[in-house]
This record gives sequence, structure tokens and C-alpha cells, in this order.
Amino acid sequence: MLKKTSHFMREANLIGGAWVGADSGATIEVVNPATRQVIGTVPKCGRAETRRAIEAAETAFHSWKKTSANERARLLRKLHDAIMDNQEALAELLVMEQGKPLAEARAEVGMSAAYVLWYAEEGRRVYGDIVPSPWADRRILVTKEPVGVIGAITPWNFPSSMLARKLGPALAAGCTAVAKPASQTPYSGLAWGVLAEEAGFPEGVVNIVTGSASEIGDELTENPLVRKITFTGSTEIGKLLMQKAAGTVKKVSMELGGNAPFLVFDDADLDRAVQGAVAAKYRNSGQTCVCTNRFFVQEGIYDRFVEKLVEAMGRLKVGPGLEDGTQQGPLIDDKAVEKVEELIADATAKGGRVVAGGKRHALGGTFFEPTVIADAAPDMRFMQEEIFGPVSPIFRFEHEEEAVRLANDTAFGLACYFYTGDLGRAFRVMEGLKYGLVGVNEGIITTVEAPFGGLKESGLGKEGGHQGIEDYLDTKYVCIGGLGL
Ligand SMILES: NC(=O)c1ccc[n+]([C@@H]2O[C@H](COP(=O)([O-])OP(=O)(O)OC[C@H]3O[C@@H](n4cnc5c(N)ncnc54)[C@H](O)[C@@H]3O)[C@@H](O)[C@H]2O)c1
Ligand SMILES: O=C[C@H](O)CS(=O)(=O)O
Repeated sequence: MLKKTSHFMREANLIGGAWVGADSGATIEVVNPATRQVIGTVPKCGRAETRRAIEAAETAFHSWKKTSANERARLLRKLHDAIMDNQEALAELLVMEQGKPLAEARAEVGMSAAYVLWYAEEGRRVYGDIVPSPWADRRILVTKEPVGVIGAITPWNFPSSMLARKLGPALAAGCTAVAKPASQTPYSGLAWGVLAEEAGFPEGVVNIVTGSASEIGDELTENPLVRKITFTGSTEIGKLLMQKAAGTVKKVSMELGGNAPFLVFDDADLDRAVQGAVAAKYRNSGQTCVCTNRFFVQEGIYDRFVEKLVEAMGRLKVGPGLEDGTQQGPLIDDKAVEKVEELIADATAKGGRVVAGGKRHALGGTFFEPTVIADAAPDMRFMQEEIFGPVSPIFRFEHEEEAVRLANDTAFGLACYFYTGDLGRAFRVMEGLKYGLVGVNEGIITTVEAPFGGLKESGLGKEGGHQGIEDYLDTKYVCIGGLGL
């Protein structure tokens, strides 16, 4: 491991400005999914340590909220610069614990820095209102104030940028934070503690705890000092956290699971659609919340699309993320591989045809062959379950209305994509699809300038865009009398 990477690889938690272990001394091993080797350990903290982190964040909040938006922006710009100055080391650390190709890890770290820079500026535009008063002798103000201590819980698939989408707006708004990264990928989260320290954020503003997810989660959701929970992860856990946060009426932001449809109409640019399909499906080996889960291809071009996708996909290089040219890394763990195998077995039992891949890769471990399944049918589990792996089930359809109905036939509503050359169809389909994010003739659409977030059981709230800071603010109405007007 390069020396600079080890600088960020902290085997301790950041609580109130101190790097500490678990009270019990217990630790969790962190495994490199490509080599299955233990790369290190992190503290196995629980409620007591989390409570101390919350109290440190509450203490820090009382001074942090009084800093000017300009001062917070200055520190956030320094944080942005620290991330970019260390992009390679942070990317290598991310690959070691998550497995994605180095090029994707670099992009994720770059996206993390971009969120920080975006909110450095958005924090300076948190405007209030002066409302024309209905009373001649009173004045009405509406102000925005930081909600206070926030609890942030993030997933393993984007261990850096998912935290950036929370810490960026939270710190810009004047909030303080207690963050819990996923146990599979803790180092990219803990690195935010190192970066925040080096950027000059006051002690207690950023706290990072690792360990028992349920214990840390229970303290974050039940402690009344925490005024907001922001979660990115599965819908199942999101529902649990919402229920627990209700006990103290906390604000919640939920970035949850997806089941993205990808529609290709007869009038689409087929080569563009295939290029978009590979990008929207195979990023992070299919382990993203916005990855295509179901392809719907119109009858007239179905066979050509399948043929071209198989050909394009066959060119993907599978290997360890740090190896030059790797485009498909390993899946996160054995459980992920078993889930993918179950879904393929279900599909083939229901008439699906494996036309590419379909089994564990010759590299062994959790590497899996990029897979395409033709003749997918609506009774297959893909329709309702997130694959979270490199598998493309391809359904066929005849009419536009049928495609939109099938695309919407899921509890999820995060991302969707469709390819057409017809402008009228583009508006009909865009307006008919019940999803928070829509890619029209594009397969990769996430950007800091745009609000990211799902509908239905894919979540609540938005991250990115000008909308993303609103969830970290309380609106206060002030009526001022006695002015002798
Ligand atoms: N919508 C989005 O922006 C987005 C982004 C990335 C991932 N995701 C979703 O996340 C899922 C994959 O990530 P994952 O496997 O880490 O999800 P997960 O829900 O299993 O875990 C997410 C986080 O929650 C923690 N957690 C687990 N059980 C908990 C509990 N009882 N109390 C408190 N915290 C708990 C985990 O330790 C982790 O930090 C997929 O469903 C994917 O679609 C959504
Ligand atoms: O996995 C979900 C991420 O939000 C994907 S993206 O990098 O934001 O597109």
C-alpha cells in the first residue's frame, strides 16, 4: 500500500476531535473483496461511544452554527482542495475496501469533492424572506436556521460520495454530524475525519463512528439531541430507521433502493442505446442504486439490441480494481454472488435464455461474468427485486403504453432511462414514468447540480442541486411589533 493511502487508513473513530477505539477494545475486520485478504480493522463501537459523539456534536453545534456562511464556505473549499490533492490515495483506499475499478474510484472521489464545492457556495445562498405585513405596526421575517446535530448512515457501494452528499450540505448549513459508514467500507468514511481535521473544521463538527450498525443506529435515531437522520441504503433498513426516528419526530432523508427500467424504442439510435446500456448497467459491476435492473426493448429491434449488447459487454475487462484497464471488479461479498445466482436460476426456470455469462468468473472469489438474459418475463424476480450485480434481463414489448406500464410496475421509483428519436414520444414517456431521475438518450446522469432522489419506496428528499441543502434547515417565522411605526 502506498504511504499516502495509509495516511488516510485510520483504524480508529473520530469522536469530539479525538481518535479512539471502542470502549471494549473490540474490532471489525475489513476485507479486500478482490483478494479476500484482511486489510485492517476498525473499532466495533456501540451506543455509548455514539452517545459521546452526539454530545460532542451538540457542543460543537452551538459555536459552529454562529460561524458565517462565508467562513463555512472557506473551510469547505479547503476540504475540497484536500480531497483533490489526495484523490489518488483516497481512490486506492476506496478500491482496496470496495473493489471497484480504479478509474471509477477516482471518479467517485472527484464527485465527492464536487459535492463539497457545490455546497460551499449553496450555503451562502440560504435566503430568507421579508413578507409584506398585514399589520401597519408589525414586520414579518422568515429565516432559515441549521437543524442541529445530524446522524448520517451510508452504504458500501459509494462509501465516499454518499457521505459527501450528506456532509456537504449539512456543514454548509451550519449543522454538525455523526456519521456511520458501512462496515464493509469504513476507511473511506473515516478518511473524511482526517480530511476535515486537516481542512481546519473545529473539533466535534465531524464525528465518524464504526461498529454495530443496529446499536449505532438505535442511538442516532432515539437520542433527542439528533434532529435529523439522513440515510442511504436499502429500502428495508430505511423503513426501520424511519420508524425509529419517529419516536423523537426527527427530520429524515432517505436515499433507498432502485429497480431502474431502460426502455429502447424502435426509433432509437441503437448504437447510442447500447453504449448507454453498458454504462447504466455495468458501473460498479452493477452495484449502484441507479443501475438498470430491467431492459425493455421494442419488438422491431429486440434481436439486434441483444446481439449488440452481448458484443459490447463481451469487451468488458474483469479483474482486480487496481489492475490496469479493469472495467468490472468483484462483487462486494459472497452473499451478493449468491443473490445474483438465485435471480439467474429463477429467470432460467421461467423461460429466460442466458445469452452471455451466467456464472462465477474464472478469477474465482466474488468475480462474476457480465451476464445477459434474453426472453425475460414479468413473473421473474427481477421485476420487484434489485439485482445489484452484472446481470441484464431483457424484456420485449410492442406498444409504448405497455412499456411505460411495465416500467412503472414496481414499488421503486429512483432512476429510469429511455432511448427514442421521437420528441413527442420523449415527452409522453418522460411524463408517464414514475421515477425521480429520468435519463433520455443518456445512461449516466448523476451530477451535483441536479437533485438526486427517488419516489415511492426509493426514498424521501433530494441530495444535490439547490434542493439538497433544504433538508438541513428549519424555517422560522418572526413577527416583530412594538416598533412605534
Ligand atoms: N438511493 C441512493 O442514493 C442509494 C445510493 C447507494 C445505495 N443505495 C441502496 O443501498 C443498498 C446497498 O447498500 P447496503 O447493502 O450498504 O445497504 P444496507 O441498507 O444494508 O446498509 C446501509 C447502511 O445501513 C447500515 N445499517 C444496516 N442495518 C442497520 C440498522 N439496523 N440500523 C442502522 N443502520 C443499519 C449499514 O451498516 C450501512 O452503513 C441498495 O439497496 C442500494 O440501492 C441507494
Ligand atoms: O448507488 C447509488 C449512487 O447514488 C450512484 S451515483 O453515483 O449517485 O449515480
